[in-house]
Amino acid sequence: MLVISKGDKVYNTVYTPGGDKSISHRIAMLTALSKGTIKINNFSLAKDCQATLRCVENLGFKVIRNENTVIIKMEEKTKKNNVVLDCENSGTTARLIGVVAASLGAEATLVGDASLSKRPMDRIVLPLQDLGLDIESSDGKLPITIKPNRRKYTEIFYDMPVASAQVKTALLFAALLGCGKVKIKQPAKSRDHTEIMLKHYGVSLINQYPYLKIKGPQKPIVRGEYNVCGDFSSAAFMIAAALVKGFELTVKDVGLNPTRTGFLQVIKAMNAKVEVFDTKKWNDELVGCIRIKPSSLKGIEISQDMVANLIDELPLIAVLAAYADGITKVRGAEELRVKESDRISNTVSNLNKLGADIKELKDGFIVRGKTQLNGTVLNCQKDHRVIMSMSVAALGSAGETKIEDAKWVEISNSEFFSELERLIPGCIK
Ligand SMILES: O=C(O)C1=C[C@@H](OP(=O)(O)O)[C@@H](O)[C@H](O)C1
Ligand SMILES: C=C(OP(=O)(O)O)C(=O)O
Repeated sequence: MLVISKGDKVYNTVYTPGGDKSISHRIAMLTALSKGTIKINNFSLAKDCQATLRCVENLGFKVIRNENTVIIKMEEKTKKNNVVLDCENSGTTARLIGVVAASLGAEATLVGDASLSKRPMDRIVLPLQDLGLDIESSDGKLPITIKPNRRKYTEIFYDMPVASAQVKTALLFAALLGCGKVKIKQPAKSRDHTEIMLKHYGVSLINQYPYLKIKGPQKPIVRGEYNVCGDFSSAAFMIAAALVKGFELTVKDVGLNPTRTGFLQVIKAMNAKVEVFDTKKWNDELVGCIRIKPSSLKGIEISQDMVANLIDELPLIAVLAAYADGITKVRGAEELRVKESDRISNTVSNLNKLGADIKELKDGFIVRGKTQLNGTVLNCQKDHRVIMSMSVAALGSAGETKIEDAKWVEISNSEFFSELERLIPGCIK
């Protein structure tokens, strides 16, 4: 149990987030898929990414860790039979590692924790079967089994039913192994770290939104060093904390890939004073600094076309909406129901407990802002994003908020509470 309150009025003003989670997963898996060797700087310490590293290790790669520096190289012999890959709580690991196992000719079983075992896996299993991989799921969920005996690879055209970067990545990775063409139609733009990374390592693909075309087989040449930029999603929680508490914050060396920064567009539309500066590229990913100034927020409407670029920040938008003037409405976000928890009902019920005026919609929520929030005891169903969102809500609430399952923030940011306490001394007990 962790106790959060408003804290003192002395603020620190600079935050440098840890390595990006999505990029850390991808560079580790692409290295394994291409049987390359890499030194990764600023690899994410998130538990999800550590789960990916353990899976890569279980497939027979040597992984040398020194804090957030990681070296991955292929062993003489990769493991091939009865490999169990524990994806723990990580959807990204579960949806991508099967293709890595297949690329190594391994026979593998993918398992996960209670939350991951409830999440939909047919979204990757079905198109990967169409591409010729021998992959089966148990009723559309984990466990997933991969067998080395591939059917003949074929060409596919996949009209994606959901705007998922995980599904897109699994298909792009699988295409590299095959001899057919993969053409994907995306219903909305989702994060494009995979496309950027593949091009960075010499893979040719055609990206003409909504279409994405790639021809296999192709072998990315992964070698040298890779610098992972700061995690924008982790930064978003600190930005929201600064907006709730009304202090100036500078975020340094954070990923600014436009397919990730929908949250910035939304808070700007909510009236937040946002400045982006010192932009540069790291391994072809846009990186820079963000300055946030104290601002009076107002409510806005968020429609389906904006959802994919701020999917992990939507519970946090609900919190900011509770501190904004007027009404905020989010629609077209039913994907939130199949994350680590049902993030719509989890966010709505916890914010209601704090005294916010928020109603659940089938595909989102509606918030009437500026009600008085009062600290209470919360349980966030072990969902890191909801725990961090409620912690931000607690920073403006009267009294103390107790979060029973606070330790689950480790899934994406093990330093979340120590960094929050550093920025707002006295806010954590
Ligand atoms: O590809 C990725 O790294 C991710 C994609 C998103 O999931 P979906 O692909 O299911 O939308 C996101 O919610 C998740 O946190 C990370
Ligand atoms: C949904 C998330 O991750 P994943 O799908 O990888 O579990 C997240 O980090 O919010």
